Amino acid sequence: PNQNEKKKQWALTDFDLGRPLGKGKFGNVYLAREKESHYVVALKVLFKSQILDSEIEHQVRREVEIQCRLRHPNILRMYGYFHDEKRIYLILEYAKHGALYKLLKERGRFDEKTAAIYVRDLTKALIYCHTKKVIHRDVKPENLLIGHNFELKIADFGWSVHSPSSRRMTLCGTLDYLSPEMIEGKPHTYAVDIWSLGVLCYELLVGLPPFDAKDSHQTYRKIRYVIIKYPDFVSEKAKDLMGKLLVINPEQRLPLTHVLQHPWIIENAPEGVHPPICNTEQK
Ligand SMILES: CC(=O)NC[C@@H]1CCN(c2c(Cl)cnc3[nH]c(-c4cn(C)nc4C)nc23)C1
Repeated sequence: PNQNEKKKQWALTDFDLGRPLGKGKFGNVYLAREKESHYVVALKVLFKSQILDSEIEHQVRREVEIQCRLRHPNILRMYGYFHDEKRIYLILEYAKHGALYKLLKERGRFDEKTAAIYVRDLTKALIYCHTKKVIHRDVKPENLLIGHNFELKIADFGWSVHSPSSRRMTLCGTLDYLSPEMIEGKPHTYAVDIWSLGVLCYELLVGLPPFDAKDSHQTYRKIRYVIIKYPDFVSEKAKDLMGKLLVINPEQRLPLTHVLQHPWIIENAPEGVHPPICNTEQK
């Protein structure tokens, strides 16, 4: 949609609704098509009752204001929003190949070139977020979607905040991606996204998160003391990069701009190389 779309007051009658794409705690995401342009979008429907009950209204408001402002090829666009008496509707970009975690589950793990391309693109998206003073805070495969050219798109800014923030959020979902300072409720900065980038890199290469454990106390302990085992198929250069991201002290983590210059990225994800159209396309 072009620039003046956002001034337009959208309504549900502007869309033909398609199949549900995913079901969330606060509502569902539907495939939808704008009637006039036939533009396909993802329509995220949130119930006001659920939002008011769980006092996450500020989180939803923040997700909207942040994601509407961000324009980057590796960040899922939010084109606008509207509401009726019961629901809030977020008009989001439709990512043709769905959530990265499904691709990862199907493949088990990615080869070094594919993993490095996703890490490179995620790094670029995070650099862009940080220049806009936004910390994502919830970088994990479930929140990463795959576009029609198999490019990565960060979605779900529900947890993002303006930096620096020490707001205590009820931590729901997996601990695997949380940084030591976030677990300890210490004030956290952009560096939490650098930590999660290291966790994601490991999970793309190995198929499991680095601090995976049978219970949350074990995960907590592994995160705090950075207890990681690298399978022997992980290359030295990949281990070197992860070793520079998964550092307890946030100030000592490799800055995102240096990630793009790291030998593992330079060798496996040179500029201009994009994810191979993987075989699911040819099926
Ligand atoms: C846990 C989970 O499914 N998270 C994904 C959210 C639900 C759908 N959302 C989508 C959003 Cl917000 C945007 N685009 C999507 N595309 C898909 C999708 C495409 N395929 C082939 N399968 C799916 C699924 N889903 C979305 C985000």
